[in-house]
Amino acid sequence: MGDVPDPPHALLEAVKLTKRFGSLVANDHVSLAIRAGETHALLGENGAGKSTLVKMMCGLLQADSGELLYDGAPIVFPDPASSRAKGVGVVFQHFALFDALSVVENVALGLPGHQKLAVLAARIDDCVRRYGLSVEPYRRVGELSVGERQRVEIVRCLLGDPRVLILDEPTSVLTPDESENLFRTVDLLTDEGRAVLFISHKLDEVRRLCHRATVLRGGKFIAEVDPKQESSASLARLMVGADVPRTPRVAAHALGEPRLLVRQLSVAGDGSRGSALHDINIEVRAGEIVGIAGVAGNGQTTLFNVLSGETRVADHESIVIDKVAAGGLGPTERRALRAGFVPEERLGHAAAPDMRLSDNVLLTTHGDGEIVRRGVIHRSVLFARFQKIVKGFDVRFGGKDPKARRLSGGNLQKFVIGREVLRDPVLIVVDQPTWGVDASAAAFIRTTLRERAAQGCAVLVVSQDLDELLEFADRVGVMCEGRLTAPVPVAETSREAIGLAMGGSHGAHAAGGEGEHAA
Ligand SMILES: Nc1ncnc2c1ncn2[C@@H]1O[C@H](COP(=O)(O)OP(=O)(O)OP(=O)(O)O)[C@@H](O)[C@H]1O
Repeated sequence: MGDVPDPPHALLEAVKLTKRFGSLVANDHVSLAIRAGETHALLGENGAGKSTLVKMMCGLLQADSGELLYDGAPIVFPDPASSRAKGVGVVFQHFALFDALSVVENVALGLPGHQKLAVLAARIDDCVRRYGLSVEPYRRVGELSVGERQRVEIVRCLLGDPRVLILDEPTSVLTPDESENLFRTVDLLTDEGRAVLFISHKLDEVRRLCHRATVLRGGKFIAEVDPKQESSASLARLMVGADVPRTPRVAAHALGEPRLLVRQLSVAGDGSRGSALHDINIEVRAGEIVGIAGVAGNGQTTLFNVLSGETRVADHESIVIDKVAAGGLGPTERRALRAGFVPEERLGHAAAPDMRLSDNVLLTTHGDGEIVRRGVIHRSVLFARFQKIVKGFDVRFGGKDPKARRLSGGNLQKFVIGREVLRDPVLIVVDQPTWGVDASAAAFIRTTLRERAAQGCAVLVVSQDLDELLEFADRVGVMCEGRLTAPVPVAETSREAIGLAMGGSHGAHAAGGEGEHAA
């Protein structure tokens, strides 16, 4: 036995933690040890209890029973500040940054005492260089993409010199290149003897990056395994308790009329999160899924806002929804044309955090003439629709009708997609459809969108996940610096060609619009 090395010592350990929300047991005697110099994955389906465990480990939630050990000794974190002071840093899925402030001002707000901004900016530059992150201290956070915001959160954490860093689904918003950079940063951190807890639904990257993995299912500890000794399928089986379905192919079908036409659309950047758009041309026909790939921050958010009507355009004719010029219409008027929109940020944009789920149904359905008639909300119809979404899209939560913020990230995503799909739209525009959802839910969402297309809906999907687009889109275009390459059939392109176009090389994907492509 002498030649078996002792495992590195645990910096932070959860011992039989239990947390109940009403009758729901979100964590049931869950144990997990995060060890020095290791990257430890936390795996589980949506709603398995991962975030709840993390929140207890950093003092955001208090356990009903069980204990935390820090360096082997019992410890209580009454709040996140106390865990931070001990060197436990967390980067959550939902960022806590102020759009109107610069990066350095945001970082200053999170640090104790008063820091001179110039000194802090120099510290940020140091940290960025040391860990290979790219963050500019004086940029306004409102102008940053989701990937860039995440790096700001990571830098903010690292400035606190954490011994334990918890990353909650860090790569779901990153491009392959950005993920690679993050993995390098994580390796540097563990080489320094720090411990990283890594929550992810992407099993391939878990197998590459992580030394151990703890699997939760239904709030219970299922196993601790060495992910390098497992396959993605065996990990998924541990998480789900059964084999995970793949997105089935839907039989080929004829395409119908264009449901969305975007013609020579140019928009000036709005100075906040939006970059400018230059001469965008898109056609999505009934029965078709068109994907838009691209590194976040290249105009996708502006494009989504312009398509959904949150930003109107002067040229009414530049956006046509189901044969109606819609450029000057607002979101409700566009929804009246039976268009559905799912923005990237589910909490705060797609759903109001402090409203009950059933009331969140109203946000996008009030103009449909079914739930609200002559200014009166028909609660029974509303509740029936709410239950149909919950049942049809397997949205899991505790209680009868909780506030949106009580849902796990993936379950809220399923809810938001279900809300739009069940409006029976002729056009759906979805930004990051499977962000944060587990493998089976992702397969379900893609299959649902495919089925809608087969039934005559036009689907436009903006996604940073190339594999996703190659798996289920019919054609793919690439956004780079506010320009969109002409979407080409997926069979005629490759991961490499799309990757090059994402980086601004238009060799494989001819720059220009649908007009040129069609001609
Ligand atoms: N504050 C709360 N009140 C009531 N129920 C809650 C609360 N927080 C979480 N839950 C419920 O606890 C369960 C576990 O949620 P948790 O967020 O820990 O899951 P998760 O594994 O992180 O999921 P995901 O992968 O979707 O983020 C879910 O059913 C969720 O609805």
